Amino acid sequence: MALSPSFRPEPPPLEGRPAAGVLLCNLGTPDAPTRPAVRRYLKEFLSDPRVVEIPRAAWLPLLYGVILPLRSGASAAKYAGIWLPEGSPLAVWTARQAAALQAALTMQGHRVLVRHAMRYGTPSIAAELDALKAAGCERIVVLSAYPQYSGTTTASLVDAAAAWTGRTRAVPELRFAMRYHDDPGYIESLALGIEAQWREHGRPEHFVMSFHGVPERTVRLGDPYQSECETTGRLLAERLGLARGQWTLSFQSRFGRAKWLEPYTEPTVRELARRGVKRIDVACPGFTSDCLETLEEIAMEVRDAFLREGGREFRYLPCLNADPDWIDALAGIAQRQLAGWPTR
Ligand SMILES: C=CC1=C(C)c2cc3[nH]c(cc4nc(cc5[nH]c(cc1n2)c(C)c5CCC(=O)O)C(CCC(=O)O)=C4C)c(C)c3C=C
Ligand SMILES: [Fe+2]
Ligand SMILES: [Fe+2]
Repeated sequence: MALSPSFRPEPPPLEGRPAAGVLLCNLGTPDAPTRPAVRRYLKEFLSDPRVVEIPRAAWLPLLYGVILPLRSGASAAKYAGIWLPEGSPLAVWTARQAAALQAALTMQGHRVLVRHAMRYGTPSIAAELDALKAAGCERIVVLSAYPQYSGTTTASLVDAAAAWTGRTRAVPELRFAMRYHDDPGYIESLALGIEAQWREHGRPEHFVMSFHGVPERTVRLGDPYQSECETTGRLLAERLGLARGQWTLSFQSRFGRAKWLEPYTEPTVRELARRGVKRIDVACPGFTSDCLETLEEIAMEVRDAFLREGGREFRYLPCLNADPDWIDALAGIAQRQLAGWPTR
């Protein structure tokens, strides 16, 4: 995996007090690809009532008695297969995005301090809000790493920030950048990355866009997530000039026995192979950083499923990561929230 984005000049270091802070917030990931580290991570993640909407009395015995004992070791083995020398891909990319965003906003003349945080694990949202405040930020933009809003992810970031304000005396002015599923810069940076791959390797017979799933019930109860994924998918397909029969949108990473959003990614690619499609490309536009769900589930498990069913060529197209076009788009998304604040 190429870790270095193309060269950009270093901005001058921020002098004096920052006029505002930007906190790029992602999901979180274990600190190590080991059973105890994954258990700690899963325990925090799966104890969040935003993530698992089952009454606590029924869920917690299942979590502690079955899920954590069984899943921690199995997931640790999967993490071990994608771990980078610098750490978990999600952590590495999120840190690089924050550093690149700092450079982009500074080059554009904003006196802002950019840091990153994780909803679960480290660095925590509370610790990073404390750090921004300690650096003198009286205004902070909390920037979600999820382009599509879901109560299970985005709202949980807001909860974590609200828990911090609940124990903070002098609360800074806060703004949230929390939905940008149709942002033109986001769609364009996705399209440019995919077109670069197609210039090098040719176009596939069929293009699959796989988004992380959520329980169907979540959407029935009013979560706009599915509709936002569908809008992203349609805008990206249009931008790529794909006709309706040339692409499919699907949902991955189902957890537990309940019905999640359909179609599921793995059966979708198996069905494509059974129908005689020999080459597919799969991208995961809802994940802004590569992580376990893209590098292991899609690029390994789903790939194997397609090839086993008779497919010949499977190409996983990497996430936006620290791509310079994406960093520019992210800077635009942050700037919309900074607007009106004296940051220059
Ligand atoms: C239990 C229910 C889960 C819901 C609901 C859910 C929603 C959701 N998740 C992401 C993004 C990511 N999820 C990742 C890993 C992951 N997700 C779940 C479960 C739910 N996710 C689990 C148990 C795990 C851990 C891995 C495993 O044991 O399978 C990741 C990758 C993290 C990493 O360390 O690399 C991401 C990113 C979204 C966007 C979303 C709803 C929209
Ligand atoms: Fe997830
Ligand atoms: Fe998964």
